[in-house]
Amino acid sequence: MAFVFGGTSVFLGKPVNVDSRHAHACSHGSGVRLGRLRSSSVRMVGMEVKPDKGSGSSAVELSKIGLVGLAVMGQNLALNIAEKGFSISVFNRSSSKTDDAVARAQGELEDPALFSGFKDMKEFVESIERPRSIIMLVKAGAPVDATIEALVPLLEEGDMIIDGGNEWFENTERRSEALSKKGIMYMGMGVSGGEEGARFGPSLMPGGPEEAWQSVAPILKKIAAQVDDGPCVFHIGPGGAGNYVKMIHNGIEYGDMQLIGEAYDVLRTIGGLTPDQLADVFTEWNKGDLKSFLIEITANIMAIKDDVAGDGSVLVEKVLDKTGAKGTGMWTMEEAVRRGVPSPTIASSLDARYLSSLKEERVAAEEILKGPTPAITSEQKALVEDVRQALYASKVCSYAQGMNLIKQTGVENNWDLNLGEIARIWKGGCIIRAQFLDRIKEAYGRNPELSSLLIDEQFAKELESAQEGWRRVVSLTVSEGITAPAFSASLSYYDSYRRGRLPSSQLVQSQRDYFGAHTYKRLDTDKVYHTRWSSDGVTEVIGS
Ligand SMILES: NC(=O)C1=CN([C@@H]2O[C@H](COP(=O)(O)OP(=O)(O)OC[C@H]3O[C@@H](n4cnc5c(N)ncnc54)[C@H](OP(=O)(O)O)[C@@H]3O)[C@@H](O)[C@H]2O)C=CC1
Ligand SMILES: O=C(CO)[C@H](O)[C@H](O)COP(=O)(O)O
Repeated sequence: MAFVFGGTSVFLGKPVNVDSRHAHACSHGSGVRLGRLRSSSVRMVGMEVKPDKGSGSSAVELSKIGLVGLAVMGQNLALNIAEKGFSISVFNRSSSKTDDAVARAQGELEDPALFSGFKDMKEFVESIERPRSIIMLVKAGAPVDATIEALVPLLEEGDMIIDGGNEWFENTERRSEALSKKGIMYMGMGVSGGEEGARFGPSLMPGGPEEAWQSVAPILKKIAAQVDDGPCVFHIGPGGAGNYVKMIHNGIEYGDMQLIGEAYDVLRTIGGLTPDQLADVFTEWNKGDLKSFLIEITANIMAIKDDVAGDGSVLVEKVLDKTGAKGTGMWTMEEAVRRGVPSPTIASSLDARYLSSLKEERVAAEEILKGPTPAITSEQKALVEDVRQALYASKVCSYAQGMNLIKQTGVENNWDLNLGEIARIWKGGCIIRAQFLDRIKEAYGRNPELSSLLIDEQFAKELESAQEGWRRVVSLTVSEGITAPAFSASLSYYDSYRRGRLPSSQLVQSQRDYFGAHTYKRLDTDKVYHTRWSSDGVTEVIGS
């Protein structure tokens, strides 16, 4: 059963053949609706389509692309695609979401005929131009496997599936390998920007075969957010590279959110700023180096009143202090641990979410564990500037960690990643979009092999000038007993990285050799040693 949306566009069963992927690509590029034959009959939303006996013409119009999964992301991305002039067929496991999507298309699109909803997967698949490109936006994991399982028997060689969800990159690689044996191409494409980004222009991080990218690039470039230096999309790399970069984007997102949360806590608890003052501070910060989507929405959040209690207080003060997490932050840390890439800002942001979830324990512990009661400062203005510096410097550390993790994995997996270009496509559309990303792009432009953003000449200067305020904020939070784990983890990261010699590491390596004969090297030679620390203290050369 096919349901179509308004106007003159109908789907009447058998698809018109558009045989080569080349033709497909060209049609994407021009936005011309190749293979769509117009019916003369007008159809109503949700009306069952029957063969058009009267017109005499083969009234078949095929969609440029298909999309499965019409929850928040899928529905909005599908509308975005149609709005950019590409005809789209959509399908969802539960048909009510298809109805919702079709209704929205009717209300929101200038040409609703470009949007066709289906309640039967076979008809959905048959409504798409060959070779078919189908985007999936369903829950990651088993639902993706289930969707692929349902789609594959209906697909043909040369067709392509693009998973737009937040998927574990190795799942994408596994699926890609399995599907390539059937001649079906598979891409894992990170999509960021939430509901609004999907609808009006997300940042897109597609990974997979070059040929697959080429065939959908014209559509993706049109639907992505547009910034001063182009659309927020490029081919990230092969295999699961797109999912990987999206996962790190989310790890960085965790860091940004936690750092802003800590700035809020310090300014509120030690600075004594009112919500109105906080809104002004975040608004002001959004005009400078910190200009970003997350700072902007924070300023807005400060201004929203609690309309449930209706007592004039701000809503954020009433929100339960438990932060959820869907998994990408955890995956980022699993990867950081697996690859041995220090990422303490992101780790502390994840820990902060886990600690927040221990609400009942924290409330009980508050009665038992004593510490300082924070005093409100009389130096409010100076504190605001110090916190701004702490936030900026910590943010640089957080991005350095995320970019290093991407770099390391790219090298280990031979992905040949372009870090500057990755920073560029995060400038618009996504949750971490920020002016600051231009600086990261420039840093990698100056040196694509940069071992850390921290030592880029521009960032090094900025960190130097921010560090006094940064240190004051961390000291203050320690002495006042309020928590700023991401500020302080970032500062330790900075201080460890800038110390050519770490005495604690000298001792820990000595301890390892003491109890486990794990050997050590010396500062003054390149040989490998073991010392009988517990007996006669005699040292042997083990190797070189
Ligand atoms: N929400 C956001 O802001 C963002 C989400 N993402 C990612 O995009 C993807 C989609 O996210 P979102 O739109 O929030 O939707 P959800 O992650 O909530 O997923 C809902 C969709 O998955 C389908 N689904 C669930 N289980 C199954 C199953 N077993 N078989 C087939 N389909 C199933 C649902 O179908 P049904 O309606 O029938 O239940 C529905 O279409 C996810 O991977 C998410 O992580 C990425 C960026 C931002
Ligand atoms: O991908 C996203 C934004 O980029 C999603 O909103 C994701 O759900 C955010 O992660 P979490 O739910 O763990 O905070």
